[in-house]
Amino acid sequence: MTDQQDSLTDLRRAIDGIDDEIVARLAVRQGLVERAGRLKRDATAVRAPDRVAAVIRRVRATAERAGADPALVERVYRTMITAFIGLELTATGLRDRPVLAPARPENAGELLTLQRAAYATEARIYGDPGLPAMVQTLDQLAAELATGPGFTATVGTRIVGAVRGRIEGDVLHVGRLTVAPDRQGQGIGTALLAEVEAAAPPGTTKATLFTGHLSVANLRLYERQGYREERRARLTPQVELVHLTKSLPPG
Ligand SMILES: C=C(O[C@@H]1C=C(C(=O)O)C=C[C@H]1O)C(=O)O
Repeated sequence: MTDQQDSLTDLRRAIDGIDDEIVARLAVRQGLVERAGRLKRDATAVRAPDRVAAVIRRVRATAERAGADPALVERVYRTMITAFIGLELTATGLRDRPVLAPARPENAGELLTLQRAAYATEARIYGDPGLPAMVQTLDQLAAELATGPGFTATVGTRIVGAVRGRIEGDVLHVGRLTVAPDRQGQGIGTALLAEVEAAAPPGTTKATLFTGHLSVANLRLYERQGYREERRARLTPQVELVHLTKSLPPG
């Protein structure tokens, strides 16, 4: 018993020594990861799944040569890299910064949910739960997605904003600019609008969009982005649509 305890003590002392070495090397690794983070612009770049896969392949091969269990080494590394990614996301402030990307057909369901949530505010303003965006079906939304440039703003795995565009001749029709209620007022709508405008093909001379006359936050955003009222049209006795346009730079 005493013998066993003594040898366990010795083994643990040896393990402690190795841990000191590992932690010292982790400190150096942390410095390098933080420097890598400063070179990145969004959360996707921080996560760099291709690089993670390459690191895992490399350390598995290294483990094989060193006589360590590759599966164990992979588990340790995946846990460690997840922790480093967390550190990098916090250090860079990129954790909550939305990532803009082209909308994909498989986003349709989540976009419909987002749209219903975002337009609920509008429905309340106008006292009308039957606004077109509130009663649109999944099929209609999916069809609309296929007709022009659309973008999503994503934080982690959650879509927090979206916009859809449709090109008709030299005009970009911007529609369904939506931001999740808890993420409104953070510049996401502005970023999405700029993204869809930039995606218009060369030769597109103007962008046009509309909103209800009581949607002052929307009107303010559009005016700040250079849109000017062109005309108004009555939609229902309660709602007047304000159509706004903006010239797009040639290119
Ligand atoms: C350090 C980087 O950032 C992240 C952290 C990694 C790591 O800890 O090895 C690998 C890829 C990224 O997920 C990198 O991109 O190289």
